[in-house]
Amino acid sequence: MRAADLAVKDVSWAPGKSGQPVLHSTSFTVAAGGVLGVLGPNGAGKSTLLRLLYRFQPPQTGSIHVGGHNIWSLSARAAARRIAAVLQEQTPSFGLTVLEIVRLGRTPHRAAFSSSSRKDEQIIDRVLDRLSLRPLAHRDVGTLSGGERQRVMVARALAQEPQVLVLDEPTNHLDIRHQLEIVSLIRGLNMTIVVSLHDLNMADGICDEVLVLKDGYPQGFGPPNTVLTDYLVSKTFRVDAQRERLTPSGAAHFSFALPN
Ligand SMILES: Nc1ncnc2c1ncn2[C@@H]1O[C@H](COP(=O)(O)OP(=O)(O)OP(=O)(O)O)[C@@H](O)[C@H]1O
Repeated sequence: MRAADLAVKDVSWAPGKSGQPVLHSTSFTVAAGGVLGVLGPNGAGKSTLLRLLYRFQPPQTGSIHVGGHNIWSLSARAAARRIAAVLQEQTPSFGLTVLEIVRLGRTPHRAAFSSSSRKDEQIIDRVLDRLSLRPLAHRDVGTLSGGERQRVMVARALAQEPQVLVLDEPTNHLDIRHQLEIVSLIRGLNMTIVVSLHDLNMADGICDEVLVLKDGYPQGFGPPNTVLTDYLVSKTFRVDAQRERLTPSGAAHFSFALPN
């Protein structure tokens, strides 16, 4: 499936009917194939927003459309063909091999009780190669390192061939080389991506747009070089932040200090 646009309008969420909202009314759009970074301090509401996007829980207010379809008007199976997620600290099913976990990504595309088709196996092969997982294909996931497991969960989501891919801190656990590989993968996918990140330099490098949250309230939305000002970053993260441009790459580099 090709990438689709994502339209999020006035979504909010609170635990329980009478609970205080942990995400207040938030709206944004991501063009098909665009990369949106969701940024903010611990407890800002990033994972809460992402849970709404991958249809884990419905918003208390507002709506989410993928390619013009309200995600709650689709069946769970149809939604899973459009949206995949890679979550923080996701526990894969121990006892299954890497190949079996990645194969699970094809489930929403198969008729009930049917086995893998030739096309499914070709897609799985490509994904294993792309994530350098071929040598681990027959290992029990329970025996993998944290970083290897993280790559398996990315592979399973890619095998799902979604239009929108939601990633919650995907570079956790990864060494520098594998972080760079995931970043380059994210940039090269023909999918609409929503990714929560703690590394502002990485966000500046890979995101077309960023959404900054604090205490459940949106603080800014737009291209990183206009949103991530020293003032906004300092206020949001309660630090003294300063952004420089590295030469010759022009990449952003933030430095931080505790305020006096
Ligand atoms: N089911 C829930 N019940 C009660 N509070 C919740 C629930 N889910 C989230 N919260 C609260 O909502 C706030 C936002 O949590 P969330 O996990 O979305 O933050 P986050 O920005 O992803 O944080 P982090 O960077 O630490 O992962 C937190 O205070 C959290 O305790």
